[in-house]
Amino acid sequence: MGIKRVSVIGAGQMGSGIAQVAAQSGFPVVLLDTKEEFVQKGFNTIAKNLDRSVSKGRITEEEKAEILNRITTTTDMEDAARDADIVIEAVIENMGVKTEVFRQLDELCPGHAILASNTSSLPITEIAAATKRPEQVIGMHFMNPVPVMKLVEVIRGLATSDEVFQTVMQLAGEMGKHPVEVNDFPGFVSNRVLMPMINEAIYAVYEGVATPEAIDEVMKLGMNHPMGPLTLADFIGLDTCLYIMETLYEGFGDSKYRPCPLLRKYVKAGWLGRKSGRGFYVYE
Ligand SMILES: CC(=O)CC(=O)SCCNC(=O)CCNC(=O)[C@H](O)C(C)(C)COP(=O)(O)OP(=O)(O)OC[C@H]1O[C@@H](n2cnc3c(N)ncnc32)[C@H](O)[C@@H]1OP(=O)(O)O
Ligand SMILES: NC(=O)C1=CN([C@@H]2O[C@H](COP(=O)(O)OP(=O)(O)OC[C@H]3O[C@@H](n4cnc5c(N)ncnc54)[C@H](OP(=O)(O)O)[C@@H]3O)[C@@H](O)[C@H]2O)C=CC1
Repeated sequence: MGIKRVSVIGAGQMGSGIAQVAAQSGFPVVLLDTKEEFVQKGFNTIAKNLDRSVSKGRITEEEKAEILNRITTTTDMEDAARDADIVIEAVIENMGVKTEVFRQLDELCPGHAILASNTSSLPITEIAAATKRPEQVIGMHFMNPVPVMKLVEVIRGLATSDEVFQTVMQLAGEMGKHPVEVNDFPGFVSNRVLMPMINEAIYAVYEGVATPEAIDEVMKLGMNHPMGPLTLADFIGLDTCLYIMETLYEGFGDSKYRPCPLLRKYVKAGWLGRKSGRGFYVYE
């Protein structure tokens, strides 16, 4: 089955990035969030990214307008569901919220539509069980920032059909990404490896081993990471980092994945990183 129309649920940093890349790849896109102001914020981020591409001479003003014209914004789930061949969900990393979105999509989407989740750690099989079409549910895990990063982890749930898997692998390629198949285990591969490193860096702050600046410098200059782990944690969102650590901790039942108490404290304080203006660093 070929994909012609894409819908994206959640217009935060990931949803807006996914919508941008899909529209740049020629797909008509419907982008949904719960409130008009959130969906506008996502749309404005896309417009700003495209402005940068125009100023760098990568696309023309006309091409920018065409890409933006392919994106329809809405707060009504029926608009997002009605004509979709695939819906890519990118709401917060919370099983209850995600399963409710999937339950609604299952009711409203055409029978052939694929329901994909951009979850960074939650079991696809459990998300799929909230629907009556588990064979058409799959994980499509993009990396942040979506317009830049090449990887998409593609995760089959227990019931995902081969046809749906092949369609999503092909779609990732059409969106200019490099898909890699991984199995449905907590955190998949990316966050099973990345997030314990970030959590450990937070422990190093918590235990006074070094300042956030020093820890980031060690990992940037010593290991050639493009961003230090605390800058990266702020960039990902500390709430998302905590949700992922909790999923690893609960999913494996292994104390080595316990979230650092300092991470919990920051999230409780509303210090969510770049998106809230403060995390390990302060942003304008
Ligand atoms: C949590 C999960 O579930 C999984 C995840 O996503 S984990 C996070 C994975 N991502 C990472 O690890 C990112 C690590 N950081 C990096 O790779 C780099 O710092 C970076 C690509 C983000 C920025 O690179 P940089 O060289 O420091 O900055 P800069 O020169 O300004 O940007 C490089 C390019 O990225 C673009 N870019 C940077 N940030 C961007 C953003 N937020 N949105 C869109 N484009 C962006 C820039 O426009 C620039 O584009 P061109 O090459 O076309 O000019
Ligand atoms: N941040 C990252 O680096 C990465 C994140 N991910 C995953 O992507 C998903 C989204 O993360 P991210 O974009 O960073 O998070 P954000 O907080 O930036 O965005 C989430 C968006 O979803 C909206 N939302 C919440 N509930 C609903 C709902 N029921 N229906 C529609 N929209 C809703 C939120 O609106 P409101 O403000 O109203 O809550 C918000 O705009 C998560 O599953 C995360 O794990 C995957 C890869 C990388």
